[in-house]
Amino acid sequence: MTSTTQDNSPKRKQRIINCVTQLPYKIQLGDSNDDWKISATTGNSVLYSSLEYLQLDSTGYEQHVVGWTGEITRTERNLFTREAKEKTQDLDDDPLYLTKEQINGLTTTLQDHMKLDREAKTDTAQAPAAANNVHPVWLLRKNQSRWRNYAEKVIWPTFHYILNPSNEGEQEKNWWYDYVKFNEAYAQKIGEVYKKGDIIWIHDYYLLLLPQLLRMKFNDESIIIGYFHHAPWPSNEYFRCLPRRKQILDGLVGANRICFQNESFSRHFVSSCKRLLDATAKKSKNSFDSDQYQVSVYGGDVLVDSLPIGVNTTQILKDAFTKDIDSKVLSIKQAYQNKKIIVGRDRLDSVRGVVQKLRAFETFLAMYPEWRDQVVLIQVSSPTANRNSPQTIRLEQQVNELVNSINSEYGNLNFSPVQHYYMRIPKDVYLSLLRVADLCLITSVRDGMNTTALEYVTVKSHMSNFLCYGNPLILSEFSGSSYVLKDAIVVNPWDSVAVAKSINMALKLDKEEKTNLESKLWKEVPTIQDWTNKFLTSIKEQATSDDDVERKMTPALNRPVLLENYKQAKRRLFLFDYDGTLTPIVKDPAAAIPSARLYTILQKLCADPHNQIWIISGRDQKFLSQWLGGKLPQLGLSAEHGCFMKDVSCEDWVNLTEKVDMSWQVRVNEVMEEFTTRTPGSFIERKKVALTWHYRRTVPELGEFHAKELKEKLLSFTDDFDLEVMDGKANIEVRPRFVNKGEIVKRLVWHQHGKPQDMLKGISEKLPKHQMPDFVLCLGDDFTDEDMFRQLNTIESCWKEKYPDEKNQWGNYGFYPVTVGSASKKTVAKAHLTDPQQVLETLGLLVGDVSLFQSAGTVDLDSRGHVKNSESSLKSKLASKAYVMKRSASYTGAKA
Ligand SMILES: O=P(O)(O)OC[C@H]1O[C@H](O[C@H]2O[C@H](CO)[C@@H](O)[C@H](O)[C@H]2O)[C@H](O)[C@@H](O)[C@@H]1O
Ligand SMILES: [Mg+2]
Repeated sequence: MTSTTQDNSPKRKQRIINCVTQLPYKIQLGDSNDDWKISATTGNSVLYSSLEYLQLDSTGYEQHVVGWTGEITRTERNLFTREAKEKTQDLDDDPLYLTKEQINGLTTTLQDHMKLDREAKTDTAQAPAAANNVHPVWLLRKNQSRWRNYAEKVIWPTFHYILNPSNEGEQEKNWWYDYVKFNEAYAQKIGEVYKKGDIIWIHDYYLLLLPQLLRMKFNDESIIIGYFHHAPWPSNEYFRCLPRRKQILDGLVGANRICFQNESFSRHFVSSCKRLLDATAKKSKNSFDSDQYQVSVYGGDVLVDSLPIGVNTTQILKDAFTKDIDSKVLSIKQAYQNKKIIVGRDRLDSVRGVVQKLRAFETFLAMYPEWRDQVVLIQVSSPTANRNSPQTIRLEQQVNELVNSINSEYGNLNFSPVQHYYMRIPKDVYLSLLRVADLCLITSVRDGMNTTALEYVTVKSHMSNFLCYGNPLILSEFSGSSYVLKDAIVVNPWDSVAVAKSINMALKLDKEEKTNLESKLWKEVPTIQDWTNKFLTSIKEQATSDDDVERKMTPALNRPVLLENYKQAKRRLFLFDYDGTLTPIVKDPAAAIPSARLYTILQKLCADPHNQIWIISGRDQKFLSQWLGGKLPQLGLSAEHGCFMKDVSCEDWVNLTEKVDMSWQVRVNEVMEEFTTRTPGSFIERKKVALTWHYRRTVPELGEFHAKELKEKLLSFTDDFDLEVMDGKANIEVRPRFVNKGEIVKRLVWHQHGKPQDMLKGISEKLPKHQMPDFVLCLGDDFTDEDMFRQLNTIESCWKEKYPDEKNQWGNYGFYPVTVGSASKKTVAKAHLTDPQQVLETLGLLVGDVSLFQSAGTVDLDSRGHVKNSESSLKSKLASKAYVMKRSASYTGAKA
């Protein structure tokens, strides 16, 4: 029915929760923690300009920014006094204890800054910016840079093809735990901000686990999560070297859309998913005409594509052509009169190619003597955060040696051909250099997107007073920008001779040739506004189109809650499917035997007298007895989807189908044999009751096609025998309808916990609640396991009516029906785990074999990054109190 009333309510803006590694501000505390200074941070300027753009009302979005505060430092330290030096030594140990009031005060100041920035950028008077739209993530533990270690020392090098021998030693394990906590802290903060319908946009490799954590946190199937990867994504040969490769991919595939700077990075990512997660991918073109993949992983879909980031061209042109910069340009020109100026600006790390640039410049001067004394290379190298690492120190030495050698070989007393500045330069100086350059030289050996290239082309597009319009750009083919700036002079930075030749050619271009080049290049520069809009529009479209196909997302299992519930429960029941749940699916059913790790975990679970563990499988008795019951008699077993049962700590099997007519087996077997002959690679598994036709080893298309046909044929007569035909994992199974895994579950839950089963007796629903399990973890991967989940859901509804006052502290009865597969898999389970590996990690967590931080789960952290209520959190609270008292005492002392 359509409504005739007009909706006059103001249209609600689409809310975006933008998650960045660090807020665009730097916080410095003075001597007292109530005295702080907030300034803009350097770096990441392109992403920050996207945040600024989204602050504008005209975009139609309401943006909320979630980000870490970055390391909070103290302002007053003067490094030159002895006293100050001593103070600096324990800077790392400075605890920076902030009270709740101080944190609130700082948050308000940060929010005011964002508002002011927005107002400064808005020409016309517009509606006020969303109140409180900056949400800092506070992580104030000692050595604040700990949160960066895993991202910067393990992920970053691997993504840039620098292989550090990663040994998973103690130190690296701690980095990983911190990395997990960093992501957890974001999930927690987003939990405070998120409203249904919000789009969550996550940026870059510090937050690779966040998408999956959010799925775990929000029981909201409509949650929309987009991820943009700003750095390069390596080929699988490099990526697979990361010991945590699987956890990383698992974390990321929680997003609806994963986007990269270019097609080669998205292709690498898809290839990693295929090889490491056994994913499949369908390739097509997206609306911007670049490759797009529908990646099916753990039975669900993720969209993967690319969209190169841009720059704020309007702002750059506005900033670069001011009177102040005119005069700066003039003075640089005067300093290098009659000389061609080549400009380079890079961070000094091993991938920006400063060494390659200097070598190429040296070769250029050697090959073209006519240019000596006619060309200067102004190279600005900004220090990285890891300035004291041995690699950076070695690099600095190498660069200094090259600069000295070029200058002594080709310079003289009045002139040095290389002017190297190892420093951060202010924006106006940077823009002056771009303007003054006759040529810009970018020789990075790997980067995601080199924004200097985009900014240079932007500046050169303007008709300046200094006749630098259209001056050329030499760009490394390994830079992400070369995928966008297709008309730049593209070079291989490792080939010094070729780069030298290109420099010579570029410097000789006449005005017309330069103008020609620039007119093409300028059009190739993406703008930040366009990039932001395209990303958000396409993720919105994706969400709406998914709505049409009825998207239902199952949240990831909240493992910390499970652990807590497990610890408190006294009557625990475990209901495990076997294939695809406790062990990965493999080609040959006979090869899917339990791993040593699984045995250890099952042994530990069985050793606890509060636990009853059942394996409820489609496998036959022989297999289950040989590989499970024979080794661990404490296990309860159910074979052939509920046809047979063997009680806990008992040897005898009971046949629940004893009285059933089995004449159907001949007929089913005949049909299956016919299909086996027609389908090379297929075979029949004949169990006591059930028959299974396997087609995993056939040509996939043929196997699938014949499976469909076989199913139809079987269905045409199985009703007469009251049989069920089931579509399993690359198999078709037939068994009597009246037995199923759900029936077994019913029998096990409605039962006095720990007492032997009378298998042939019916169940009693009259048992008092306190005799039945208070914790039920039910895991399964397949269609047949849905019967177990459905049964648990039914019992739960029944208990709600029968025992409304006997819920646990989480407001339920401790039932965990969990499917093994992706979040988007169709299921009646309440949560999901991605695969058998995650199942073992989860069970390992319960028996104390796995630390909570080995893989991400939802953990409550305090504002310092300690697990809430943990020993370290309590210690830290006490220390904080002592610190505040000490400070106020010394402050009053100083005053007196
Ligand atoms: O209920 P389950 O414990 O999950 O058993 C279901 C069926 O699993 C086995 O087949 C499946 O796993 C094989 C080994 O990984 C794989 O090769 C096959 O393609 C899968 O269908 C088993 O062979 C069947 O008897 C079970 O019914
Ligand atoms: Mg299974």
